[in-house]
Order: sequence, then structure tokens, then C-alpha cells
Amino acid sequence: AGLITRLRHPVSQGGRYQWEVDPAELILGQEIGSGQFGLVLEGSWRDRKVAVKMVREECMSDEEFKEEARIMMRLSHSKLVQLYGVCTQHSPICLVFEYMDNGCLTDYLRERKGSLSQDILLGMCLDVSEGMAYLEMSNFIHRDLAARNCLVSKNNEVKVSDFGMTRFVLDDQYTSSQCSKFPVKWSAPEVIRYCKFSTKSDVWSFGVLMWEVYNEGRLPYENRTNAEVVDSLNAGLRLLKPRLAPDSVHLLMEWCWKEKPDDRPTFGLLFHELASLSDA
Ligand SMILES: CN(C)c1ccc2c(c1)CCN(c1cccc(-c3cc(Nc4ccc(C(=O)N5CCOCC5)cn4)c(=O)n(C)c3)c1CO)C2=O
Repeated sequence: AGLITRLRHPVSQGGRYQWEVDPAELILGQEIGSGQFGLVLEGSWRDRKVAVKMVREECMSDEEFKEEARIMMRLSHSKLVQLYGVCTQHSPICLVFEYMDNGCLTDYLRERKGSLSQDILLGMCLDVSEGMAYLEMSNFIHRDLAARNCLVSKNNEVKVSDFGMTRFVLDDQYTSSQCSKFPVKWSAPEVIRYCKFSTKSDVWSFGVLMWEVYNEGRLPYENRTNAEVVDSLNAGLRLLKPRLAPDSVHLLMEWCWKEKPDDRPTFGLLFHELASLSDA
């Protein structure tokens, strides 16, 4: 019976499961910022550079997250920021991620304003669409896709980060669409109206992300309030074509912003269209 029960459970070394990182193997370094869940440090684990999130209990429902960790560990793709594992044996729990040397996409775009070629801008959209096509295929909804939630690697690859993490945020200013911190400017109408998240609402957000990339990190609807944005969307208005965006890319953005979710493209199709533009 012992063998059978062990086979049913993940291989555990020293009573831990394979998604558990042994804290003794974790070396912590400088702080690299703070997010919704608390401090993020750079560090190393098994000779790999990592980013370690020290989760503050009051910010994350960590019991639910532990359930989720298993699923997130299985989401593995070159255009997703990889979760290597979690330390849950003590508090605060910590999440160990692949390290992305160039930080978040929004800052990266703003710092390089004026020096990003058309190929680089298109390549960034292509990278994100590829990661999102994998999540689409895995039936996994991001719920907060935006340039601020993408990270840039040492070799300037863009990867999708913090997918699905909004579900564990305890600050309800983020989670309810009427509140100030809700990302209205990236949200599809059905999300703003009745919190109906889907891959098609991620596609809407991807359209806004493409607008951010071609506007080199500018804030969408720059000096408009969330309420004004909702009114203009209801009036059928949409973000304007960024100066740097070719008509072909602007067409894809507008396709992502169709009122009806089913009228929007899949990420598979977006990836295919962007790939053919980059071969042109
Ligand atoms: C609920 N949602 C959507 C969430 C929840 C948590 C978070 C986020 C969204 C997004 C923000 N965030 C967060 C907070 C803090 C760090 C990280 C964060 C930052 C990394 N890397 C770097 C590297 C360098 C720099 C840097 O300082 N510079 C300046 C000099 O030029 C190079 C770049 C910044 N970040 C990194 O690899 N990971 C995995 C996460 C992250 C990303 O993870 C979160 O922790």
C-alpha cells in the first residue's frame, strides 16, 4: 500500500512536495520592488537567478494560492514568467520565479522611448501573443493583462507575468470594477459591467497592451477618469491609432476591441497574424 499511496502523491523529498522550494537552498539578495503581495527580492536558487516574492498574509489568501500553486507550476512556456516553486513551510510564504533582468515592460518602453525599432515593437506584441496563446490553449485566464504585468528578460524577450494572480488579492479596491484601483482602461465592457472574465476579455486587454507598446509605454486614455473611459466605450469610441503603429497592427487592435466577445480574435489567430507581419 505504501508504494501505491506514494505514487498517488507527488514525489516528496523530506515531507515536502515537488513544488516546495527548500528555504535552505534559497539565497536572498536586494529588494527589486514591491507588488500587490508585498516585497520582491532578487536571489539565487540552485545556481539560477530568481525573483522571490515574500507574501504578506493580509495581501493574499495564501491557502487558496497553495491550491493554485500546483496548477501554476504546470503552466510552462518560454513566453510566460516561470514559477519555480513555493516555500510554504513557514510564514511569510514565498514564491520563487524565473528572474527577468530588464524589469517590467512599461518601464522598459518608457526608458527606451524614441529608440525602439518597428521590428522590436512588433516582436514584443508577438512574444506576448505567443504566451497568451499558450494560456488560451491551457484554458487559463490572465484577468489583468497589461504592459505593467509583462516582464523583459536579459535578452529582451517579453514574457507574460502574474497571470491569474488577481484571484488572490485581498485588497477589494482592485477586485471590484467600480473601485478606483480596478484596471478599467484595460478591461472589456463585459468585465466592467458584470465581471465576466474570459480569454476573450484577455484579448481585449491585449489590444490595449499593443496600444501601450506602440505608444512606448504611455498611459491609455491619459488624462481621462475611469468613468469617462466607460462612457466613451459605451458611445462606441476606441483608443486612436498610435503614430508608430502600422495600419495592419491598428486593425488587429480594433478587432480586439469588438463589443461582443465572440467577435474578437483568438490569441492563436493574433499570434499567426503578428507572425506573418513580422515575416513581411
Ligand atoms: C495581482 N497582480 C496582477 C499582480 C500581483 C503581483 C505583482 C504584479 C501584479 C506585478 C508587479 N509585481 C512585481 C513587483 C516587484 C517586482 C516584480 C518582479 C521584478 C522582476 N525583475 C526585475 C529586475 C530588475 C528591475 C529593476 O529594478 N530595473 C531597473 C534597472 O533596469 C532594469 C530593471 C525590476 N524588476 C522579476 O524578475 N520578477 C519575476 C518580478 C513584480 C512582477 O511580478 C507583483 O509582484
